[in-house]
Amino acid sequence: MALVYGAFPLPNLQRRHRDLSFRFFFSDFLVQLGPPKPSPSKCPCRDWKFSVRTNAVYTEASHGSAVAPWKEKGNLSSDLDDISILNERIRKELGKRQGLRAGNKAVNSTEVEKYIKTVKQQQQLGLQKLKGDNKDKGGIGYKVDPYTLESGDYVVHKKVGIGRFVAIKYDVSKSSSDPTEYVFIEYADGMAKLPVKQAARMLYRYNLPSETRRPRALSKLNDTSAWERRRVKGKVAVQKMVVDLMELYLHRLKQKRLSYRRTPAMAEFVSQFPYDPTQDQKQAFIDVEKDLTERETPMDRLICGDVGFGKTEVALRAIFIVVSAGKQAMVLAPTIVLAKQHFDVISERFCSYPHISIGLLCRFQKKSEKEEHLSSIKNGDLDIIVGTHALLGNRVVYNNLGLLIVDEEQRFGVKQKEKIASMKTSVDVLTLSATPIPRTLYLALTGFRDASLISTPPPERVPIKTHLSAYSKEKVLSAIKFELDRGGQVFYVLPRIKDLEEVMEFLEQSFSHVTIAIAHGKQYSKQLEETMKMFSLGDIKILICTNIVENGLNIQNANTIIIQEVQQFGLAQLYQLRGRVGRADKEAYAYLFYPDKSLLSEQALERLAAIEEYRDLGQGFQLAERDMGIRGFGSIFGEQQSGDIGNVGVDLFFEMLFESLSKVDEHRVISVSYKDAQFDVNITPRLSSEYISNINNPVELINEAERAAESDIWSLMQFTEQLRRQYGKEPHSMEIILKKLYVRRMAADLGIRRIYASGKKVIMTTNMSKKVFKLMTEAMTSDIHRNSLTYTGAEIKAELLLELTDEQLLNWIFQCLAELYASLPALVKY
Ligand SMILES: Nc1ncnc2c1ncn2[C@@H]1O[C@H](COP(=O)(O)OP(=O)(O)OP(=O)(O)O)[C@@H](O)[C@H]1O
Repeated sequence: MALVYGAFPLPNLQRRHRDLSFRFFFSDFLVQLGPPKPSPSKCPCRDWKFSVRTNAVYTEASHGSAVAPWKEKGNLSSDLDDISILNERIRKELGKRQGLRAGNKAVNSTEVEKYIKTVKQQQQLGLQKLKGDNKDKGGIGYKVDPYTLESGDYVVHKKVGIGRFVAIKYDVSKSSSDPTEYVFIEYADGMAKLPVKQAARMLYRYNLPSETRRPRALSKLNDTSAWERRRVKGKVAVQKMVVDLMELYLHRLKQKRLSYRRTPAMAEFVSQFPYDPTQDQKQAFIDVEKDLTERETPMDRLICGDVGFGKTEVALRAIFIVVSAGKQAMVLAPTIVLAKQHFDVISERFCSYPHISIGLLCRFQKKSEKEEHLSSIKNGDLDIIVGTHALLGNRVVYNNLGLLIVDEEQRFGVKQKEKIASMKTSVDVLTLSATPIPRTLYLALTGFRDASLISTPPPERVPIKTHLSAYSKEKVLSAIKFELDRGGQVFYVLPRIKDLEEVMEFLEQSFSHVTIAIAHGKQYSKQLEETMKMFSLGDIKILICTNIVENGLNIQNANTIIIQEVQQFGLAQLYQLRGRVGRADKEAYAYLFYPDKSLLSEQALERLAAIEEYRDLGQGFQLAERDMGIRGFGSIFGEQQSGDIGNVGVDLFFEMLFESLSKVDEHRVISVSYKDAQFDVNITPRLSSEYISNINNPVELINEAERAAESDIWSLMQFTEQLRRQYGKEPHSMEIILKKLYVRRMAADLGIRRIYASGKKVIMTTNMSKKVFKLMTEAMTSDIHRNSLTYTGAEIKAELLLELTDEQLLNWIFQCLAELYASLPALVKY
């Protein structure tokens, strides 16, 4: 059965106005070529249609409910139910933010004010620096220079949407006889031309230069509504991410622990570092030390630095501070090989502190060995524990864990990341990432997440000499010979395990007196560990391997890397792989071989050429600015938002992100308490005797519902679901009671103090700002509700066509608030 409501908005003036400006835009900037397509039929009654909902959410099967026996008049069929639809959405939105849910209630608004202020101040500094950096470019611009576009590139015009760049050509405009340069863009329903100057201001790239992602569809020149929806969706998604980040931060600020003491022993530990730290390293040391010794909230800092730029020492110093205070530190690495390497590095760095005990725990240890380690961890005999995700298992019980170091967090699985996130509230966490974050992004994010950037290499580093060419046996042999002759070692990397043996045979023929070994992830860990150990000791000279060596491996004497079938690797991967060499002051070489030029697309070749071009140290970051921006962004935001990026294209997405970051204080909702939210619609249904006789204690049940509503929306949702599980779908009267509670709860959360009707008007008194109202209404999916709402400063008014009955009114308000509520995750709340 479909639900039909009698709420009709007034003819849509706002919408028409938008259409006018759209035409103006076209006559001004864009000229449509070819025969104009008829615009989609715009029946004036299009927006007047009845609200017919078909998306059933609540079903017996999905919720395991009992069959409802109630047969009250007007009882809804259980598969079309407003409350279920809303509940489902709440579960989806809030379910993944468990920590926040619990913490949200207690957020103190003065604390939030203070935080937002600090964020703004820090961010201003960041943005100032950014402007300084971009003096020549005139600020942070994400728009594309039309002359750099190539035919077929997807571009995004903020107002029209996604099109395909065709060419830049001279053409004569209507107003002048002089030919002007135009950018020609193909859209789904025609070709548009845009003066080059305009294009430079209006066009964005859809993809990164090395990407070939295809948009779902090209936009239409004649109907921008689909694009408009995508853009708003993108904007809201970006807002949500920023707010999530902020809320996580706030949540963390509420956790407390005693700060660590500064001790003279630290100076001694520092003095044992054999190098002069770089400026960035120094800053990272200061940042971490401050987090641990001056703050009372657990540290959650990201150390972000290019491969081999010296992040490990930052972690080691943090470990020293924590362990000296009698707490345990855990170092989590993504692979056994890396865990072993960390274990070796730590053991060496702490060798003059014999009282500090270090242990390595990994899946493949002998049972007895493992048990011994587990009990040492539990009784506190081990101070530093290094390992892979095995350390996150339930069997590992810590005695007094104080610090968690996570190396390359993005390489862990979802479950492990969740576990890491849950630990962040109780222990200090330092995350190391070799995925560079573009400086622009980093600066704009200053204040939202604690991060230290190591963007300068240690001083003696020399650029890795990178050669890209078609595979040649002679080149391979001479490169290896050169390296071996100078006493060095070689990495030989291939994408597939099955090809390793063949290379082994070939190399054994030419270097019969040299120890060569194979390493890949499918080997027994003991064997792998042994091989890696021998390679790091210099006993193995050539290591033929898969990209198992991609991250973090630090073997200073290995200074030649050969990568075969280079086209099979991603640019970021190649970049990491190449970073395995050149980690000391010796000149290092990277040979990148593709099979045959004719087998590669032009784009693939170009992509590879980029890595050859950016071979100088520090230039890695330039490469990263664009190509790894998204990955770096992932390490800040937790996960890659590729769907949202796909909606609007990468550059517009980033622009939206910067905008949202710099305006975060404008998008906040000041909720009112549930008790202060008034809902003046006179509807008080009586529960049927049938229902009453079935439930144990009706008065208590209603009280419980009230308490749940007063608590928060999550509790209310859980209450309803439990009620339905127990007694089946409630009768109509109970549904009305529940809806009233939902309305009041949602109103309170949205900062609406009072809702009442006056004739055909619904009035909501609110302290919401205009910006917030705009964002909320833009994101609404129902035109009916959106178009009927206006904002007058202290009130949101809805103009209905008919005067509704109280029950219709309740339903209308419920749906309208539920729609407004959908944008709540995109707003800062307190
Ligand atoms: N300031 C410095 N001067 C010279 N060498 C340094 C300096 N800092 C660190 N190193 C050395 O550089 C090498 C690489 O450092 P480290 O392993 O810390 O890099 P990383 O940033 O962790 O790299 P990856 O991401 O690849 O793990 C190590 O051998 C380290 O001892």
